[in-house]
Amino acid sequence: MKPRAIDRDIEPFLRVRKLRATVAAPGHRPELGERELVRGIDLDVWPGERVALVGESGSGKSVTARGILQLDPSLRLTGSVEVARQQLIGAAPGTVRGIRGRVVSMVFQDPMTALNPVLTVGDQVAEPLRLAGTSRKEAMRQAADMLDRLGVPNARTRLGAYPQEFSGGMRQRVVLAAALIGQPSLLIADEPTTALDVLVQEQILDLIVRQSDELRLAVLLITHDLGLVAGATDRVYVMRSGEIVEEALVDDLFTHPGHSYTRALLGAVPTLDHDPEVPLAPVPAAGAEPEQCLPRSRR
Ligand SMILES: Nc1ncnc2c1ncn2[C@@H]1O[C@H](COP(=O)(O)OP(=O)(O)OP(=O)(O)O)[C@@H](O)[C@H]1O
Repeated sequence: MKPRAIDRDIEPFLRVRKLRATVAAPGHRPELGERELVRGIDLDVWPGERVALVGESGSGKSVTARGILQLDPSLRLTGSVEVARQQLIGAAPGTVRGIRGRVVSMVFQDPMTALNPVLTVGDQVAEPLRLAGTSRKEAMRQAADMLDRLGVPNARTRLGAYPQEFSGGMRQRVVLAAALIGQPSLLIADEPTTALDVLVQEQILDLIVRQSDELRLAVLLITHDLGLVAGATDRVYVMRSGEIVEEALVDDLFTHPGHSYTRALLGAVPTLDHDPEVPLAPVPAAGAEPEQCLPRSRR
């Protein structure tokens, strides 16, 4: 695929520097010290760019995402997170609330837990607009348009339905509609397709890509599945044990992976010609093999 033109000479929209996230030791035992979940990472997303943050389960991807938007009060955050040059670490809670859902939206893995079972789909999609002062009638009109745009059939008549009346894939469309209706500049999508079956996974990922192209929406796609990354994103960060071990344009990562961990992750991605009788290469545990990242010129 031809690389998309992303202007990286301008300021990134999201600029994360030395972000560190720690939690107190379990059981209120301060003598055990803190546990470091994210260890001083740097990460940029430019306007309109689609960036993947990949790594195996437990590597710290979701903590990073929740840290960027300060969604987990148990995390102690240090470092810098700038959104459109506005510093969020140490900012007043109102500043971060003003960014969430409006400037930066987030969708999560499980669409059911993201939706409130006692509120109608229409009310939930329209909520960001209602909070911003839009009349109910206008907010509902825009909610129907957004659901329609995201491929929910008979969107107008289904505004009064409840989430449990929708299939998993349709629920994730509803969650996306609620995330996009406030016209954010950045969508953080944390494993948005993991809970869905394979066909629906593709549809949801296609939708995210299409909305990103049409609305010039930047996307930070968080996934453990490198197989999702190739056609959908421009650049990739590889995360392991709370650290970024590699960053590359997507094509370079697949053709010349620099870090032994990235190569192991790539080895674990099934290909079309993969013989199902042959087991995929396991990803080694952290510390199990020498860490090495070859200089790009030597790959
Ligand atoms: N609030 C928290 N308190 C204590 N530990 C946490 C907290 N949130 C996450 N962790 C731990 O931090 C580590 C990283 O978790 P994280 O959810 O970021 O992983 P991940 O890379 O997103 O993997 P997955 O895809 O499985 O969610 C895990 O060991 C997790 O148990």
